[in-house]
Amino acid sequence: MKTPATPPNEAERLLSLRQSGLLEFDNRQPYDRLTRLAKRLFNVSVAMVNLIDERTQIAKSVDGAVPAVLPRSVSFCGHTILQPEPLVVNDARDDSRFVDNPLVAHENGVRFYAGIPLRLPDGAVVGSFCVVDQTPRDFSAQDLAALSDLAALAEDEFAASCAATTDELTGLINRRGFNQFAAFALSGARRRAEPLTLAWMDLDRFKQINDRFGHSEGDEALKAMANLLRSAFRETDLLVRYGGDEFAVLFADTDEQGAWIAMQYLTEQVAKFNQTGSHPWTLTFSWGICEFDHHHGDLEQWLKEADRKMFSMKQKNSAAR
Ligand SMILES: Nc1nc2c(ncn2[C@@H]2O[C@H](COP(=O)(O)OP(=O)(O)OP(=O)(O)O)[C@@H](O)[C@H]2O)c(=O)[nH]1
Repeated sequence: MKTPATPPNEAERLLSLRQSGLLEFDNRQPYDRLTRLAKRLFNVSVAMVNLIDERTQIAKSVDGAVPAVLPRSVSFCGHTILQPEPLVVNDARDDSRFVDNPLVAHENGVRFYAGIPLRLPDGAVVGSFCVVDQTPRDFSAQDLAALSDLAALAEDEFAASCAATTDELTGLINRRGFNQFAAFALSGARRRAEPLTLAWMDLDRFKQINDRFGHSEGDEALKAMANLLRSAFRETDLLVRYGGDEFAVLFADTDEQGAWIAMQYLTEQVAKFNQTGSHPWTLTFSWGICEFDHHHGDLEQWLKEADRKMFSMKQKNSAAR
């Protein structure tokens, strides 16, 4: 078996993929439409939109019975991202790269594969749109053109996702929006000589909510947290879902003491929610706050310091359990 080579621009490719937010943002719906369509159109057993991370192939959408995550070393899409043109394998048993691949080398293994490399707007090839079947087959030029059309629609979704500054699930500002706004807020606060304080929050044991009650209950928990932030803070405070179960608040014209009081209020509101809520789960979170140092601070250091304080609370909380 030939494991996929590493593209020469791998470091930049991975950076683009991580910055795109595609690995985190859980907006599967538009991709699900495309894979559903591809599966029917080509009458194949599997259609996927995949992202290729450092070591894994991660399905953004999959229609068919295959794992959502695979090692990159055995993935076909790992090969597709190495070339500008589509990769078509009519019968994997006749292809020396794949004949002894564990996905192929069994009775019901992969026989047919066609994949189109998918690019971000900056040109980085981050994944592929592919169709797979357990029987060998021909794939005509028309088929390839139709698959390329679907891949182009997936790329349009990538581009829309890359430009978005709002988190689709919660409606809060997302990481990109925060990064854009924070620099602007800092220069304004510095000019007006106002304090600006950042609170960093991370839900505790959130994975257990997903594991015990399912992903959609996990989504409900994230939305509930976003609503609690909305009701606890002022309209001038910037509310952010930074990614996964991480949230942040940028308190305008507020020093560390003011932010601490605001966070105590949030903690009380979350405790009330847990007592009165009709959900099978409860929300708990760790947090850290840090006031920006207008004289010596920089944005990156500021985020790190708030994150460090949050982490220290998390360690204390988990030691206390
Ligand atoms: N339901 C849902 N889950 C998500 C979403 N984004 C990320 N996750 C999941 O959030 C989980 C975060 O897990 P961890 O970072 O281990 O967090 P945790 O379980 O809170 O662990 P601690 O922070 O150490 O207490 C992962 O299982 C992700 O799959 C989302 O949009 N919806």
